[in-house]
Amino acid sequence: MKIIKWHYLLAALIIIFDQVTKYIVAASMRIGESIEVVPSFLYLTSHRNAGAAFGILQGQRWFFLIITIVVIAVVVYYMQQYGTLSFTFGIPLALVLGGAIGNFIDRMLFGEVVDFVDVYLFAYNYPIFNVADAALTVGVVWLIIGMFLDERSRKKEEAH
Ligand SMILES: CCC[C@@H]1OC(=O)[C@@H](C)C[C@H](C)CCCCC(=O)CCC[C@@H](CC)/C=C/C=C(\COC)CC[C@@H](O)[C@@H](O)C[C@H](O)CNC1=O
Repeated sequence: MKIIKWHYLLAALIIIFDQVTKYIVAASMRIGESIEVVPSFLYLTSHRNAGAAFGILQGQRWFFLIITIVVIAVVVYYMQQYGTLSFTFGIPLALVLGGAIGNFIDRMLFGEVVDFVDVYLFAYNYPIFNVADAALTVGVVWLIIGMFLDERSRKKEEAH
């Protein structure tokens, strides 16, 4: 199987894992209900967010759907371009693709996103998020670091 297919398989696995976890939380927990996993650090709290990160722009469903379609189109374009070149570069692209589609499905179906990962970083209660958010964030950070390191190694080559 060409490596590009592995990237789409990874994105599909993220979408499935995201949707299954959201379904279990939505089906078995009341909104606001919280289950302690690690005392004063990690809780599973059933939450809904009709906005984007940190609850910004509540209710802007169509705006988010359009932005997400643009995000998906850009990521698929780069996956087709670079995903075949370097397997490692294709992985964060697949993480972003899977995460974007995961939240897109929720917004299409319900106009809001199911969140449940409730983490307390020291005293700060970080916004409740989900598998799709985690994949998006890891993918975005990975791409930023990857491009930075790539740029630096290119400069080193030019220097010699
Ligand atoms: C992860 C991006 C947010 C995600 O974007 C998406 O869906 C994309 C595909 C579509 C958006 C409409 C467009 C991106 C807006 C960019 C943005 O927002 C700046 C983000 C920076 C980022 C650092 C890279 C912070 C991260 C924060 C959080 C995640 O920490 C792990 C907290 C998540 C909780 O507020 C949770 O309630 C959010 C809810 O689940 C809905 N999720 C979204 O809108």
